This record gives sequence, structure tokens and C-alpha cells, in this order.
Amino acid sequence: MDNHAMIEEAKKAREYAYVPYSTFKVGAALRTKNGDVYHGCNIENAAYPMCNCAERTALFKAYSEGVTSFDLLVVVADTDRPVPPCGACRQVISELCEPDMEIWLTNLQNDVNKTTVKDLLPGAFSPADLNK
Ligand SMILES: O=c1ccn([C@H]2C[C@H](O)[C@@H](CO)O2)c(=O)[nH]1
Ligand SMILES: [Zn+2]
Repeated sequence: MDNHAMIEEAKKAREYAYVPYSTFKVGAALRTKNGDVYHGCNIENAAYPMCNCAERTALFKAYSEGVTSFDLLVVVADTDRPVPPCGACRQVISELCEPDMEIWLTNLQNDVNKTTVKDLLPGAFSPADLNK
């Protein structure tokens, strides 16, 4: 599936968002190196800190099925600028995706900010920091 079709996949995933508190729907589409696509949406909870973002939903779905190698993540929300992932997601993405992997941040108008894992979180805390 090409990168622009992936935007449509992220938009479809966004429709499943469970967002009774924020009403802010986010969708993600994560393409594996085999070409499979994992979808994610944000899922909120009455205990607000338990909310899970769309990006992490997609990544955790793939990882939980033993799928760990990706080549594109697309994220979409109804924002003026292409939606910027939160800090928690940047940290998780930086550990679970390769530094040069492409990330396309988009909105419903199809504005696209093409970035990479390493540019989303420069200087990320990493597993290597645990091994002094
Ligand atoms: O990149 C983002 C930014 C926010 N959210 C979610 C978290 C929460 O459910 C709602 C409002 O912050 O949007 C995401 O899923 N991804
Ligand atoms: Zn997030």
C-alpha cells in the first residue's frame, strides 16, 4: 500500500476512536516491512490518565502479535496543523521503531509533515542508558 493510501487507512482507524471525554479522535496506520497494516485509534477512560493514544494502540497491537519491524507510521487528527504526537508516544515510538523510519503526521485536509523517528525525539532516553 502506498503512503497516500496509508493516510486513508489512518482516517478509517480514526473513526473507531473511543473519546467520550475529549471528543478528539485520532487515527494511526502502521505499515510493516512485509506491507501489512496495523490500525490504531485513541481509547479513553473515565480514569483520565489511562487514555491510550492512537499511535501506541497501533504499535502495541503489532508488538503483541510478534510483529516488530515497520517502515511507516501515519497519524491523523482534525487539527489545523498536522497532528503532533504527545511526548509519551514519542518515547514509545523511539524505542520500538528504527531511528530512520518515516512518520507522516497529517490532518483531515491532508496537510502532511513528513518526519522521522529520530527527529520526533532527539536525545531520547534509550535502553542503552540502562547499562552503565
Ligand atoms: O498524537 C496524539 C495526540 C493526542 N491523542 C489523544 C489522546 C487523547 O485521547 C486525546 C486528547 O489528547 O487525543 C492521540 O491519540 N494522539
Ligand atoms: Zn500520544
